[in-house]
Amino acid sequence: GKSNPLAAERRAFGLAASRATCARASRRGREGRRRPQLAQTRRRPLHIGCPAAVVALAAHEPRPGTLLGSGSGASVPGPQSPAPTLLAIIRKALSEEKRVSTKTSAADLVTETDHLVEGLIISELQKRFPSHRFIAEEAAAAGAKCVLTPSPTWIVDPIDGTCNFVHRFPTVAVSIGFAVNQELEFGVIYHCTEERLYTGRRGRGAFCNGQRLRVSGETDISKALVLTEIGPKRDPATLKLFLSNMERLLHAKAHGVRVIGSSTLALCHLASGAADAYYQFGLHCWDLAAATVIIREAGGIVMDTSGGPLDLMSCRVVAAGTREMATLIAQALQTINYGRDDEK
Ligand SMILES: O=P(O)(O)OC[C@@]1(O)O[C@H](CO)[C@@H](O)[C@@H]1O
Ligand SMILES: [Mg+2]
Repeated sequence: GKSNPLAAERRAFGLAASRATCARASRRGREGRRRPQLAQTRRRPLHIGCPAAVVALAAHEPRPGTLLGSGSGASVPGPQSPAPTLLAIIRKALSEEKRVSTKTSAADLVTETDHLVEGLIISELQKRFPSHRFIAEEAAAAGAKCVLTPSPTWIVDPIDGTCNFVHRFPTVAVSIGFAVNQELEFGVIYHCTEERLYTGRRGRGAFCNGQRLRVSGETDISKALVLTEIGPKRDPATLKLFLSNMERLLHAKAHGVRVIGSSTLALCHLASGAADAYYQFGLHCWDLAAATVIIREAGGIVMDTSGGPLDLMSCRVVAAGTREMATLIAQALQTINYGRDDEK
């Protein structure tokens, strides 16, 4: 039959089928033809529970592009009015003055909105999945341990790109990953200003607003667009290593090295083939969890900077569209030690 990308995405996330899909499915059933994939998906018990894309971003409007709710301003919540959506909260705050605090360094910023959004996401998820665990950026900053156990665990970055958010630079995302048995099962990343919803579910593909994502097939650094982030440490020794890593890639004649201020959105660009590689020292499990599933499902590679398998807690990563590219980038890099998320 004809492939419908939106329907494929809905299947991947176990979302309710559209009316048209249901009607087609029941027609096929009645006519004794091939059972639609959707029906098989429904019968199989989902040990991971309800699909992330629906609940994850706080159960507002589960439609790509409006998952966090639509509209530009948050309504003032009153007894009759619905709670403002996360998107409305973020977009409203984006245009306002913010009270900014710092965390591990003067460049590691947090605002009230980071805390508010994280709290809303966790409370929505907790209502539905009381036994699940959470690893979340602002809880970790407040001292919560980041330990990934075999239990179902949501890994949340309420605002990725807080520095952008503070400056009104429109590259800001919400990122939510989900792991069971220490294996990443799915991830959603929402580009708040462009209303792009990136989703990935293990074994079922990666999508952006219904369009299937595919990484680039580039294997040659001298033809690559490479993305990275600076990391929060700014002491002279760290900066020297950071700049020298960038210099090494430029010496290898990479077309360009970009820093956009949001590792999750940079990784989504990689997943969509708009960049060929990504590397970073100093990112965290909440930057990587959702994006890793999305990249892998788009056909890409996510690995440790040593060239070995990814360690979600190691605060370092190389990702690329091809293994050749990832290996070349890993070989070019000098390590910057940021410690581990699970040892802080
Ligand atoms: O604090 P935030 O906004 O969630 O993270 C912002 C960010 O640029 O800083 C991290 C460390 O460099 C990056 O991985 C991440 O994308
Ligand atoms: Mg954040």
